[in-house]
Amino acid sequence: MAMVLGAEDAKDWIYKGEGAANVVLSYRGSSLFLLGKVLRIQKVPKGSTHSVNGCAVLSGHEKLLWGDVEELVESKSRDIAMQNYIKYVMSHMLGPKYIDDMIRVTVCREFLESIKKNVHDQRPAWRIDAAEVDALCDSAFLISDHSLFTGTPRVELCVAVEIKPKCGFLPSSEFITKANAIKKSVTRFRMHQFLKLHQGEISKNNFRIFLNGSLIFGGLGGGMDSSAVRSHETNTAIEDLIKVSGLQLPSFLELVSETIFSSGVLDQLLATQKLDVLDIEGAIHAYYNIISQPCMVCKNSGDPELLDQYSSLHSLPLEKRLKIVRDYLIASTAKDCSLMISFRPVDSGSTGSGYNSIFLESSNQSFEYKARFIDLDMKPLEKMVHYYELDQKIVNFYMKSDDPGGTPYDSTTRGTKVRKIQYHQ
Ligand SMILES: O=P(O)(O)O[C@@H]1[C@@H](OP(=O)(O)O)[C@H](OP(=O)(O)O)[C@H](O)[C@H](OP(=O)(O)O)[C@H]1OP(=O)(O)O
Ligand SMILES: Nc1ncnc2c1ncn2[C@@H]1O[C@H](COP(=O)(O)OP(=O)(O)OP(=O)(O)O)[C@@H](O)[C@H]1O
Ligand SMILES: [Zn+2]
Repeated sequence: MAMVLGAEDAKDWIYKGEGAANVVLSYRGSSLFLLGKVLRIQKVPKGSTHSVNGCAVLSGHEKLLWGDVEELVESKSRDIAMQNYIKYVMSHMLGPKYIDDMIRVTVCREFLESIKKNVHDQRPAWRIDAAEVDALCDSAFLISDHSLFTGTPRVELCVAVEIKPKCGFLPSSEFITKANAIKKSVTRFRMHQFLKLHQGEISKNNFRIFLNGSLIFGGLGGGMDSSAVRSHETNTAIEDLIKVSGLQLPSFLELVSETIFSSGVLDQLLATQKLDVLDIEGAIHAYYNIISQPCMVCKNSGDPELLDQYSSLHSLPLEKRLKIVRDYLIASTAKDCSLMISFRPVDSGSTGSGYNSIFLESSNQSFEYKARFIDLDMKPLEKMVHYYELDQKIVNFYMKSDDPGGTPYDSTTRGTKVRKIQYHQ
């Protein structure tokens, strides 16, 4: 890890966006190596000493869980483990061509303190309230900026989209209780939106558009918040897109959906999400065995029929129980990652650049495209109880809600809000 970012480097990095766990910055300095890259810095929840994604190293139970992946359990710190998780687990599941390497760089405390100060005004208030740049971290990750095609802003036209597809299938596990049967016919995304709305979190827009690396549609911090491109500005942004690319909005959406279908990029994502075979209502039992604690779900269940069913999970051999939880966590990563696709126009018939291309009949234009997954972080094992409790909360709240279009399951309401872009099932 040769590169070190010090206080004097902070001015070259500007806020690009953030999620729950990381702040992302793009480079505006003069280093040719750094141009076209983003820096992903971990955050720490307000009032906590642990990063959003868990403590500094893998816990003993996590080492047991991931024991088959040597590179992962031997990682000296959690951020190295994150890197190895992407390389040795997620890349294998989703296909290496859709995942770029991350470069770990050393960051000085002064660098992080300056970044923290510099980005403050651009961050959405609700993100500031939740977590801040972790100035005690000693490393961060450099990643290719996927909102650009080749990494050289403003040299060529590039339109990019970011989509957070969320879960693309309906669960059918036998461990879903009768009381929660609604999960088999209404998507998790739809039900969760009801709860979020009730909790004062406005409906999230999981779709962003970038023009030459700059956000022109969608929220910076992960939702349509105060930092989002506001609706009256949206028209101007879309007009800009049309002006420079020659693409009308319907053609643009067609370009995105055609690319997704013809590339098959979401097929592997869906298959990875479907590793969650038992649903959290099954996987939670295996979790309690792994942490060698009495199962709280069984303890709170007075139903002999259910207890009998759950006992089949508790009596599985350790290897099988480990696999259930491992698969559940891998699927959770796949349900939470985002896909970025960048496009650049090319002359019809031009090939040889090594990129795939797509011809859009409606506008008679050809484009090269590049599709990459981002945010493939490992989910902490200790989050299993949270997953179980959140699941119950979402279903309970949804059952009390009045959803005019909730049932029967409607294929136009799945996962992502861009209705044209859907999984094959
Ligand atoms: O639980 P969900 O489905 O709401 O997903 C969380 C995301 O919410 P979303 O619904 O996509 O807006 C959430 O995203 P936002 O904060 O809403 O942008 C995080 O991605 C969170 O993961 P982590 O805590 O960073 O590891 C996500 O948590 P995980 O469930 O993936 O661990
Ligand atoms: N390689 C990249 N190229 C361009 N933009 C990126 C890249 N990585 C992240 N971003 C931008 O930064 C935002 C936040 O990044 P990321 O999703 O990795 O954060 P996170 O905190 O891990 O998210 P989550 O809330 O899902 O946990 C993304 O939504 C995207 O807009
Ligand atoms: Zn149990």
